[in-house]
Amino acid sequence: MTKQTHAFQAEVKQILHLVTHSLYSNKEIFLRELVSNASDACDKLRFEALDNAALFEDQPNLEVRISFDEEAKTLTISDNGIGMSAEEAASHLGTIAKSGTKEFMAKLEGDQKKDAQLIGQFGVGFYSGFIVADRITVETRRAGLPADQGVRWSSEGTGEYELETITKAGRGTDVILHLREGEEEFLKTWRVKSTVGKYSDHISLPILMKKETWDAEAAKQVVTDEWEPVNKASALWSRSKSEVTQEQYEEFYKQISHDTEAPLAYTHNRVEGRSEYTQLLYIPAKAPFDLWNRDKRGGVKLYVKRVFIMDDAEALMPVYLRFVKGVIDSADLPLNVSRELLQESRDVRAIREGSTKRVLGMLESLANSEEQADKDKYAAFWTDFGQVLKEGIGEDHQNQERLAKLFRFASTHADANVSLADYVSRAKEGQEAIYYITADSLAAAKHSPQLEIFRKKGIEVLLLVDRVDEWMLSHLYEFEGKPLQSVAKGAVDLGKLQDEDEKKKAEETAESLKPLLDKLKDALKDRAKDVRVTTRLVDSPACIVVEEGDVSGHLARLLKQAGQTAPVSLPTLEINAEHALVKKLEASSASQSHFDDLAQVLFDQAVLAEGGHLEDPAAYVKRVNALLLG
Ligand SMILES: Nc1ncnc2c1ncn2[C@@H]1O[C@H](COP(=O)(O)OP(=O)(O)OP(=O)(O)O)[C@@H](O)[C@H]1O
Repeated sequence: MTKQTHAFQAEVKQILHLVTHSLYSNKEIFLRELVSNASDACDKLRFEALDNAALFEDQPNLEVRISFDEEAKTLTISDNGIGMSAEEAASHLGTIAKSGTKEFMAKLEGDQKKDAQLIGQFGVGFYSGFIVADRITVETRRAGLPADQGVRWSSEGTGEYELETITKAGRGTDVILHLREGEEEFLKTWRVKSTVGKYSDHISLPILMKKETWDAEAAKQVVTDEWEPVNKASALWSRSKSEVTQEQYEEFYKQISHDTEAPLAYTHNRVEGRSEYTQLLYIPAKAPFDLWNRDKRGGVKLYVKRVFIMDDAEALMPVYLRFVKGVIDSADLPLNVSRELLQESRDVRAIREGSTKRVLGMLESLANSEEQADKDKYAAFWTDFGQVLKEGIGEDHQNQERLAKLFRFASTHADANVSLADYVSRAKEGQEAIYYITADSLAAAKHSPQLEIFRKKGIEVLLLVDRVDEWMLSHLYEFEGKPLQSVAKGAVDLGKLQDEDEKKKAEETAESLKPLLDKLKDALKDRAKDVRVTTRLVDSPACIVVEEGDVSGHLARLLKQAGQTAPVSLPTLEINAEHALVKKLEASSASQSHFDDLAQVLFDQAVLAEGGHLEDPAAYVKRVNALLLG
């Protein structure tokens, strides 16, 4: 192939622009990205060579070499890994084939700091070379292809790249950075060495650089022809805990997660017994932009005896812990394990269970810590990841109880951070249930008329306003022996909390109001299953409740939004016998049609107060106007 010029995919151009402009303040990360690509390429070769040892050619030792040429102002990162064919070079370096690209582009805001964080998460890898280079030349040959099928890819990182066929004796890839004016610091051994030490020490392959010695005659350091390793070359997770500093753990996290921030917590263990494996698991400090995508694969890499097997091995973590990043290195799995096989393996099941317990343990130690800093960390975690953790209640029966203890809610006593244990510990004497209300927003929940009696009696009610809450409630029925009970379902039964006098009075009122209730039932027969007197209201004239076991108004709305039809069941209208409006209604000698209007307005208002939508808002407005004028 003679030299051909190609245009970058539109997204690449945009990303290139962003990378070079927004990541400059942390420019040395390009070295981490390129060394990581080189190491990945070697991992891939090792993996493919399991079935085809000939791919090693005459070079079985996998390594990364970094060199520079002061005259030419180039810095070169070479590996003898898998390499790329011409098609691969064009598709891997000229397009962004990842599925998240669209989402990613949609998230960009033009705010450099935020965008830089996003880019980090997304992992632009290779393109980060353009932060310091005004041209990158990649010379590569796919392992297994003959020497004359090498490829040279070259670009200035603007709109185009060039491709041509070359002869390349060794397999693998050389990434040659033509440094920009002012970036000469990367032509110094100490600078490159210290950056590699900082970011890439854990890489399990040797990273080699030419040795420097002191030339007394010239009175300066000179580069020799001898190569020496500049990293420890032992996989970080395989070292013992005492050998790894917190900084190294954090760097490793940043490397595998593309996060720019340190993790919230991590756990590193060697598990022995029936199944033998090492786990190094991290909880990020911030949610990634695609946290909500349940199809997104997990963030845990699988190694078998330090040989990289696959990224994002979802079978190693339950879906609700998809935000966990890290490495699991198994001593038992076969090297040629496939994703399908993983799903069925008993060893993997044991690893998943063990790792889940570790992650929950990490969260518990933050949540239950006496230290304020840990508590704050947990609160921050909950804000970002709480909704995802709630998915676990239905997914992971084994850990239901542990999960429920980790949940935090808003309540009528505090706007956030109320655990079920807190709730139970301050429950009123004689209180047999954990009361909650679901609503579309905190404001709607707080102002719901259904809460009035609970407020009056000082009984705490959990305010559940996350979309997953209704779903969570279909799996979480009780906590420490106390059932969870909706305040908007069924007749209010405060059990021992309600005194006998109140009960008696309510029954008497119901009796005396019977004619009114019958009239209301008749007027609302198409809309309400029943009309009854309630003790749950204090300030409001009426409210809507559904029967125990029926779909709540809130859930019906969620289902509708999701395009599903909720089973229709008419709600019950409850009225407050003490309220002036109800009294007026009772005393009114209005005509039948006027009474019907009043009844409809009462019902509509109860629907609105509950956060519901009126089926015929115009009719409501018309009736209210008529009443205002009347
Ligand atoms: N040294 C290399 N040898 C072989 N292939 C490479 C090399 N560097 C990059 N590639 C190929 O180019 C692709 C794009 O690289 P890039 O660094 O942009 O993203 P990535 O490595 O896939 O993603 P991430 O940086 O998020 O891990 C890689 O997936 C790989 O296929």
